Amino acid sequence: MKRILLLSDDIILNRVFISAAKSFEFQVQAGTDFNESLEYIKKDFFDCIIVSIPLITEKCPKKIITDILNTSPYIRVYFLTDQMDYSQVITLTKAGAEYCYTKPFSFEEILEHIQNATKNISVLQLPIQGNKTDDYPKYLNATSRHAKELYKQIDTVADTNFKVIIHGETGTGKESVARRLCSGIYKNKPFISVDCGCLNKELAASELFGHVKGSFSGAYADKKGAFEEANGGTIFLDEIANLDYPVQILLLRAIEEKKIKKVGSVQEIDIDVRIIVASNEKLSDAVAEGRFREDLYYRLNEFEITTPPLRERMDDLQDFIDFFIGEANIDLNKSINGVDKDLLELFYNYDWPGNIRELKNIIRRGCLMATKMIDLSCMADDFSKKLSEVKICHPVMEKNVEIERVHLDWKHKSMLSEYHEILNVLKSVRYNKTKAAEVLNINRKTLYNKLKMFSIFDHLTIA
Ligand SMILES: Nc1ncnc2c1ncn2[C@@H]1O[C@H](COP(=O)(O)OP(=O)(O)OP(=O)(O)O)[C@@H](O)[C@H]1O
Repeated sequence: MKRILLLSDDIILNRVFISAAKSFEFQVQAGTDFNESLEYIKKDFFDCIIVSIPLITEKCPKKIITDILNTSPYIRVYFLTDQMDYSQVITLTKAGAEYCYTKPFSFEEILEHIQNATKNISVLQLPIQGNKTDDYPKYLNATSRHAKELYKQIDTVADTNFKVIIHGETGTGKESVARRLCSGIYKNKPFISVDCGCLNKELAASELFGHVKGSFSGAYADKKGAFEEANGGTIFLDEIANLDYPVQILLLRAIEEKKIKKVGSVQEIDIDVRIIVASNEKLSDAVAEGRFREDLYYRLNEFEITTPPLRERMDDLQDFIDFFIGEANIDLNKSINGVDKDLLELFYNYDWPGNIRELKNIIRRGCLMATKMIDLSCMADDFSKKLSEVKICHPVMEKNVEIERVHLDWKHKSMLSEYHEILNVLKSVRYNKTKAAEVLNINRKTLYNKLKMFSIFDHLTIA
């Protein structure tokens, strides 16, 4: 059950909120004193904190966020307020607030919104110093537009026996996608992963289809191949373009006839295996260059999924960082809090050619070297050198925000959502306005009008 800390001195509001939260399966603790609430979040896990602004009039909301995040770096901070102008919203969002709800509130809508935002891995659940090892999820459910599109495709085909080609750069999570495809009817069935890039040319057929004793020198006993091992479940053929032509023919036959023969045997074995393949390069290119059989390609291509490179889904960067820190904290029995702002800025501007794998390795090493926060000194020399060449075009924090005050009430909440959406898309495309307009499916002029209306670029030094 997710946990919310509600910080408000309005007892009626607290009561109504707590009662509304029950039907959303949230556990709510209410606090009326700011300092006391900091103690709560220091000692206990909360998924998010909701701060009612009138409560703490003497404190500036930005300072509230800083105090909260310094105490519990991964908590999600929400605000309830009578009214707020865009400059405040921008300042608070940039300072780390998830969202600002303005009066009049609908608690149901707020709770639904928070439920959606926290249904994926909550950073607050990231274990520190080795607790909850078994509960820690294997994969992050990311939330960017690209990630959602990816999960939609996975869901479409997961519960079918369609053959799937997964295409994407190295380290973008192709194997993770293949494993996710094995939910539904394939859950609890065998999942056999074969890296065709590492298959010894001579032994590839034996690895895939097995062999009988004496079929070649070194075949001292009968051996089951990957297809037989995977029978009833899924075989995942990674880097399939590396398979030799003769083995491609055997694979084609296995797919067409649903039968295999072990090397050195004439006996046919029935197989019922769902096939998922992955490739760093477009298989159609390998076909065009004559390295991959066209007939095999068409047999395999019942559904195609592309895993996006990390640089195109920078919205997910922070969540991946938190996720990998949580993972490393368990493995290394440490309590690393996060990545410091200067390094984070470099991370946001780096291209990540090795994608999620590269990030994971960098964070893991960072956690090993760091005492509290990961900073530049925790990076290996070769990676620091790469970072030194990074051109900063995406500042992580804004400077001073001076924007015309606009009164916001509840009917403006859709504008707030729009503001957040535009900002997220801009981040994911590294502030390239042409790309942002494409992703948002609006023309450049409309985007410019919206940027102007929300004063988005006034506080960012973007080329
Ligand atoms: N959603 C995710 N959550 C957590 N870790 C992930 C996620 N996606 C990928 N990873 C991690 O990133 C690393 C690379 O993922 P994976 O091996 O699936 O990529 P790949 O595209 O198959 O790589 P390659 O092309 O080199 O075979 C793995 O350590 C994996 O655990």
